[in-house]
Amino acid sequence: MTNNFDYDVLYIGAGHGTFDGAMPLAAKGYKVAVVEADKIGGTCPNWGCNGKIALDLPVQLKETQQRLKNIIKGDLSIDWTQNMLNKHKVIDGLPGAIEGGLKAFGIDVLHGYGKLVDNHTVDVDGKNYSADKIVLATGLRPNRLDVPGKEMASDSKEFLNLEELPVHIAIIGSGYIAMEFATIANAAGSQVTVLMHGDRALRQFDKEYVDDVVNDLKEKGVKFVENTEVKEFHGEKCKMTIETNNGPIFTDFALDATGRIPNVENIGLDEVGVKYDERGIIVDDHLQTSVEGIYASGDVAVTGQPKLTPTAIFESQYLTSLFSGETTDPIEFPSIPTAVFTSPRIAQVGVSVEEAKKSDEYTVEEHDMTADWYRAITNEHIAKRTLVFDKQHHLVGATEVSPEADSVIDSILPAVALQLDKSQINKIVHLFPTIGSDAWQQL
Ligand SMILES: Cc1cc2nc3c(=O)[nH]c(=O)nc-3n(C[C@H](O)[C@H](O)[C@H](O)COP(=O)(O)OP(=O)(O)OC[C@H]3O[C@@H](n4cnc5c(N)ncnc54)[C@H](O)[C@@H]3O)c2cc1C
Ligand SMILES: NC(=O)c1ccc[n+]([C@@H]2O[C@H](COP(=O)([O-])OP(=O)(O)OC[C@H]3O[C@@H](n4cnc5c(N)ncnc54)[C@H](O)[C@@H]3O)[C@@H](O)[C@H]2O)c1
Repeated sequence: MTNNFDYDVLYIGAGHGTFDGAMPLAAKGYKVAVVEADKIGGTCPNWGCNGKIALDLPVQLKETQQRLKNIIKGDLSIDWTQNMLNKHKVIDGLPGAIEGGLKAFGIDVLHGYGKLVDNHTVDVDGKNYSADKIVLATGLRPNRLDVPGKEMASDSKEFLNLEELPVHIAIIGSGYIAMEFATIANAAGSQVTVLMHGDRALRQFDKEYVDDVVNDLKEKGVKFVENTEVKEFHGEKCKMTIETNNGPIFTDFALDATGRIPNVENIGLDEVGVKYDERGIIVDDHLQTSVEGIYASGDVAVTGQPKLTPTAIFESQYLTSLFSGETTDPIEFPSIPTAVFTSPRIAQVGVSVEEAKKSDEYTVEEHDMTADWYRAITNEHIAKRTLVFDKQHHLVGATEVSPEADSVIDSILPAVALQLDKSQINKIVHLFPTIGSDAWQQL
């Protein structure tokens, strides 16, 4: 701890790239401040993961009912207004709760816009604060297509706050947000058209698994238009035409889901000499930027890791260990798991199926899970798992497509993360009957 500065550590941004590390750091006695220009908690609780998964639960229930409709009779429908109200009930209190948590640890929460002045000073709306170390955790924002009428398109934040469900929704892009929101809107009763830039959705995932999800959405009525270039939006925001190379698309709501870009502008990077590029802020293997004492964490940091909440949490907690002297080691990332919360879901960790099949370093086991008795209960017709082992038969990768893929991959994570051998795996006994116990038995 130092007495020369207002704070030992000052964070710009109050998302997971900050708060999961700032609280334990303050608990160790460090003087900490967090600057936030918008809602405390950042994207994930306010405009991302939490709201999305709240809206998705009724979708999953409807899906399960459809598979068991001879047992659970009747036609279920999703009341969009009530679903949205429930989402608000779940997430609206989160910024206050997180701010309360930060303050309970003695952290100063500075509401305002942070900008670097020098390597120890941050300007917050005209007032300077000094700190021994500064962490830039400013996150990403939605990319917006640069075509005429682009202001008529909406972003993921607007979709997650839609008070009424549009009759028709056009979604531009076929990545995480496009596929998850297509699933939610389709289940709630909207006609959905996905305008794909190329001919492949969810490029980060194995094609065979993605095809299962795309074909399932097609069967449910979602239209996919491949190789589409958007040229212009015209008309009105709630009744527009999207001009494309594949002809006009008439829609009530256009969602621009063409990726997210880093918040690197107007935060003093050039003035102070912090290097960045179109991916974000460049950091070394200790998450330090090109300027000593200034670090970056979460989505805005270029680490080669997927830009996800678990990555942001891991990075902010690593910085806590580094700043408190618990470690001087470079950051060593575990395998970061990821899931696309479609219906069925795709979840993956470690070495992908495509990568494994190209190399003789690995053995690949493919399992058809539809035959499993536990899946028969809910009549799952899409359920496949691939396990990738190294030469010593350690599990190094796993991918599943099924309604419960997220839970399955989560339950076998310790085997990948800790490189457990068979004797160690056998020491862990799961609850029975659960989806995790069956997955563990296969290792
Ligand atoms: C729709 C959607 C769904 C998602 N779903 C998932 C999911 O299911 N699972 C998952 O793992 N990940 C998901 N993500 C990604 C996840 O939300 C991010 O990886 C995570 O929020 C990154 O945290 P962060 O702290 O790095 O950035 P953010 O949470 O974006 O926080 C950055 C904060 O910095 C603030 N800020 C920026 N500039 C300044 C400034 N100059 N001064 C003060 N404050 C500033 C911003 O207002 C923001 O609050 C989703 C993202 C979206 C958009
Ligand atoms: N379940 C999750 O963990 C989850 C969910 C949502 C978002 N996220 C995070 O947020 C990030 C952003 O999500 P996203 O879906 O916006 O990005 P993405 O990178 O997953 O997908 C972007 C899509 O836009 C398309 N695209 C790019 N340029 C285009 C153009 N000019 N015209 C048409 N299409 C174009 C791409 O082909 C791709 O399909 C993700 O990469 C992920 O890090 C995670």
